[in-house]
Amino acid sequence: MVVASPNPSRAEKPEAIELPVINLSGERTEVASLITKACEEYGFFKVINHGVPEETVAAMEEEGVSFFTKPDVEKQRAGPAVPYGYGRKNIGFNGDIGEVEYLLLHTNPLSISQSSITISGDPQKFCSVVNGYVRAVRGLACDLLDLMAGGLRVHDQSLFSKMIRDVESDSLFRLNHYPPSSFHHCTTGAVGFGEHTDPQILTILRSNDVGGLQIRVADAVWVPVPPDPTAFCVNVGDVLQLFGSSLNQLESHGKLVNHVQLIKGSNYDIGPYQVESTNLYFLKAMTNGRFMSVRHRALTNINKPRISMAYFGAPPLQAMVTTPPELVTPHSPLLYRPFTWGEYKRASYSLQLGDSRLQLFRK
Ligand SMILES: C=C1C[C@]23C[C@@]1(O)CC[C@H]2[C@@]12CC[C@H](O)[C@@](C)(C(=O)O1)[C@H]2[C@@H]3C(=O)O
Ligand SMILES: O=C(O)CCC(=O)C(=O)O
Ligand SMILES: [Fe+2]
Repeated sequence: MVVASPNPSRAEKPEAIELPVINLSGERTEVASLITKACEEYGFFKVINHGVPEETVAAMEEEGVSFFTKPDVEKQRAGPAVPYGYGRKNIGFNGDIGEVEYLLLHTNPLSISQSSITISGDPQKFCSVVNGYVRAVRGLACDLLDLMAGGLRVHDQSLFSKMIRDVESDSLFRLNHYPPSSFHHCTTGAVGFGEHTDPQILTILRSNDVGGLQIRVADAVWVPVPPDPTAFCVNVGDVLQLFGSSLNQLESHGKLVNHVQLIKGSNYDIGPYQVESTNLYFLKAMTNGRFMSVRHRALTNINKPRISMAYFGAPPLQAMVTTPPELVTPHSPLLYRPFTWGEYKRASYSLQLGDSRLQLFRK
């Protein structure tokens, strides 16, 4: 049994999870089925041989480091984040706080160009690096979405990717910087970015070689995802969960906890709390749910600064979001009323980071 604690310094210390690693240079049908499986079973996976040049990633990371090492007054010129721009500690508008500073940008090229003026001493360079990075990761996201549609046997295989290819796509780009810090002088980091799911379709995440990302595999069971300098981490967003949802599947969501296999190990001390007989939590694929938007969070590292870069692929604001008709059957009736991405985004911003949002749209 695991006694939960909201305090990360006292939380359980399960071993790191081995996310599925998908080699994108493999045979296409096989890759599609592996990705579909990973989305069903984990909601998170890693991709290698992804085609995004390392120089593109390195240039983006360099711009990030150079921005975050600027004096406070200069960084503040790019803020406050309402919601775009430079933010520090405050996340969203409803009181969420974390040990993080960030730049949140809309990926519209005009918006990037305007934001660059307050962010960088060389706005043209910053703008071109961000555009280059966004173009590359959007290409990757589109490819993955086409493979997923194929794996789900959706007739129009570009149904999902069309939304983020659209010039009016509401996709975002976020640079997070987690300064080193511990929680009340304990040996683990503090919460940098609190528990949440990503509201969009798909997130393409990359970090420097400092760990901190964790995914929730059961109530209050957090599993670290080790950093990987060769891979991108991909996670399913709420909208993609909805695309693949059906009644049967939804009922099994949240039951994931029943299917977490606890592999027995030695006891260890977590302060006044005790974890009995578990030191490795292994998430196994047993929700019938199709694609899962998994809760995740990021902790700070006690010694080293962590930088992460997230591309959130989203539909245009006015786009209708609904399950493709071929996934709706008498056995899997439509669960959510159709809504626009704009409505969903508004609902997200009216809530806190950790709140569930999809249920507001149940039929
Ligand atoms: C507290 C909030 C911050 C957030 C908007 C929200 O009201 C709830 C969702 C949050 C989130 C999480 C994923 C992304 O980082 C983000 C940009 C998004 O689209 O939804 C953030 C929002 C934010 O930081 O503005
Ligand atoms: O920093 C990370 O690894 C996660 C960040 C994240 O989840 C987000 O920005 O939505
Ligand atoms: Fe996230």
